[in-house]
Amino acid sequence: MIKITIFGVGLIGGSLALCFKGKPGVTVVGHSNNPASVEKYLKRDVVDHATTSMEEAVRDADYIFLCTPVGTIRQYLHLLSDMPLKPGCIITDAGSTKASIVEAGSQLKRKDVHFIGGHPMAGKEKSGVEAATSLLFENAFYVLTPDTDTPQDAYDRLAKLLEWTKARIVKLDPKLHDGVVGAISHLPHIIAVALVNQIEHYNESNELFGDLASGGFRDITRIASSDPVMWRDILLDNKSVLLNLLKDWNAEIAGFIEMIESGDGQGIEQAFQKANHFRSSLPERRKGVIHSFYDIYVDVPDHPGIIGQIATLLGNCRINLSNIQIIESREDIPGVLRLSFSEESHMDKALELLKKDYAVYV
Ligand SMILES: NC(=O)c1ccc[n+]([C@@H]2O[C@H](COP(=O)([O-])OP(=O)(O)OC[C@H]3O[C@@H](n4cnc5c(N)ncnc54)[C@H](O)[C@@H]3O)[C@@H](O)[C@H]2O)c1
Ligand SMILES: O=C(O)C(=O)C[C@]1(C(=O)O)C=C[C@@H](O)C=C1
Repeated sequence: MIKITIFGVGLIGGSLALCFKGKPGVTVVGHSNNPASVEKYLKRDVVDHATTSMEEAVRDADYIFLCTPVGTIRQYLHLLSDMPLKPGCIITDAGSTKASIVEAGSQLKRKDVHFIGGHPMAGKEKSGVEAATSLLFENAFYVLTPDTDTPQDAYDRLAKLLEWTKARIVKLDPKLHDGVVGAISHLPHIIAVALVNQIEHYNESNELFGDLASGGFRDITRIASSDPVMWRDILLDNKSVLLNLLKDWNAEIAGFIEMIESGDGQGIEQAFQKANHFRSSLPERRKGVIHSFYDIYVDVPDHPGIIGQIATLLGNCRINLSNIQIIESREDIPGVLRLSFSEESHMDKALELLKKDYAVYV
């Protein structure tokens, strides 16, 4: 029997648990200090066993996943140093930063267990086990950061186990990871939160700001609803990288101030063209439930059952829809829907079909 123990059975820990649970010869154990959480994991059928006892959770474990907030992962590594672990046990984590965690992992006092840092590049703004899904990591990158001491056999065993997530494994240096992920994940979260707070401030004196906020604002600020504790830990941990990135960000914004002040229309156009070009060149690689390859947008009238009608219409024509999302609504009435398809041909068929009755755009 392969025993996989998970600390922090939330969005990421719970999704990993769901990827492993029920696989041949596997038993998944969840740990929480809180008895009510232990009950919840069992009730939701995310793990095979759950316990509040750390000793029981790690006893004979073949793999230990640390999926708590970044600050806590280092504390767990410290605690695990002094616990009886099965020789050959692989400890890994899911933290969004890697350098300081890998450093803490390298200081594990024991040589018969191996720490390999990990970071699945998939998530959502919702947290907790309630948001967990076995499809979260499908086609996403999953970074592993073995160090020079990591035996090849331990790395291979972990990479093999992670095949059940259907993610694509990439090996990275922890510092390089923090630099790149700081730019493409941590910085955008700061920008989204700062923007929402700026608008919230204006909204205090005039609620029109919130009322009129539509597609553009919602698209760029989805991630501002992410978990505060998780992000506190990430930003403080990736301090030096983020301070440099924020300086560059200030320079970008200063560029816009200058162009607007001086009426430099050509400069503004060029900035949008450059951004459009780079963004369009990004590979559309993520699939699964969260990300689809092909999206279309539909303006919908405000009458009851409209979402069901559209889904039925597509279903009757054997068009496979992977997701429907209300991206803009007026007082709870859908305004714009985003329909996601995993195949281009299905998106094209849906476009043809829907444009007869609705305003549809890509
Ligand atoms: N949310 C994402 O998009 C995402 C993506 C990739 C990696 N990560 C990383 O994965 C980890 C978990 O994130 P998540 O989104 O699953 O968060 P989550 O809030 O959904 O889950 C965190 C879990 O850790 C537990 N926990 C919180 N504080 C704890 C403490 N002090 N001691 C013990 N347990 C504690 C919570 O009860 C919960 O079960 C974080 O390190 C995060 O940086 C998150
Ligand atoms: O899709 C989201 O909501 C996410 O924020 C996921 C996201 C990201 O920034 O892409 C967030 C943090 C993680 O460490 C990895 C992925």
